[in-house]
Amino acid sequence: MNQIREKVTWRNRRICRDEVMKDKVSLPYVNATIREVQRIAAVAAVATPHALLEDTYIDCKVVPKHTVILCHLMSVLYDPTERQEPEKFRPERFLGEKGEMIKPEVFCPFSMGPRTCIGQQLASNEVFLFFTSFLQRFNCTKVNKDDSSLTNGERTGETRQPDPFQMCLKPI
Ligand code: HEM
Repeated sequence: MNQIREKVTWRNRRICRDEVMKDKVSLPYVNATIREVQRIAAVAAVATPHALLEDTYIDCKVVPKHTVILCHLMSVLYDPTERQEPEKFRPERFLGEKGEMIKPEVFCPFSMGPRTCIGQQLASNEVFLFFTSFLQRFNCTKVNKDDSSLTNGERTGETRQPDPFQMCLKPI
């Protein structure tokens, strides 16, 4: 197997990768699962600080020029007025009646507007490639049924990351 892998040229690798990206449109449940992970475990809880260039009205109230604005992305992603039971992991919320992908208006793990994440497309493609390659190669289970390390908690800084946890990965 390793010998076959070594024979794959860089050019062939690129072709394989293009083929895999083509599959993205025909894997709605996988895409919905990735979106739900990005929603429920958003990497950035808060967007980069931005300052107002001029006095701005929000809900009829004036917000003065130079005010620093911090958009709390998690509060949007967990907004109960936008989606039911936001604390539950439910990929189906990103699927339509026929199982097709739907993009809700309010979905902002990469923030929104003119200063939205410039790496969004790259990150989305890389996450898709990693996740699908991973699922094709490993069966992934808890180390034991009662293991609570998966729900330990998180460390929040500039970005969020989970506390260390254990998983059992068996090559397929
Ligand atoms: C899952 C991965 C990623 C997430 C969740 C993410 C999220 C974000 C968020 C929330 C912002 C703040 C936008 C705002 O202030 O309104 C941002 C900005 C930015 N991101 Fe990402 N990002 C990711 C990956 C990447 C990658 C791979 C790159 C580069 C290759 C990148 C480059 C940038 C840059 C340059 C900005 C600043 C944009 C600006 O101020 O105009 N990001 N990102």
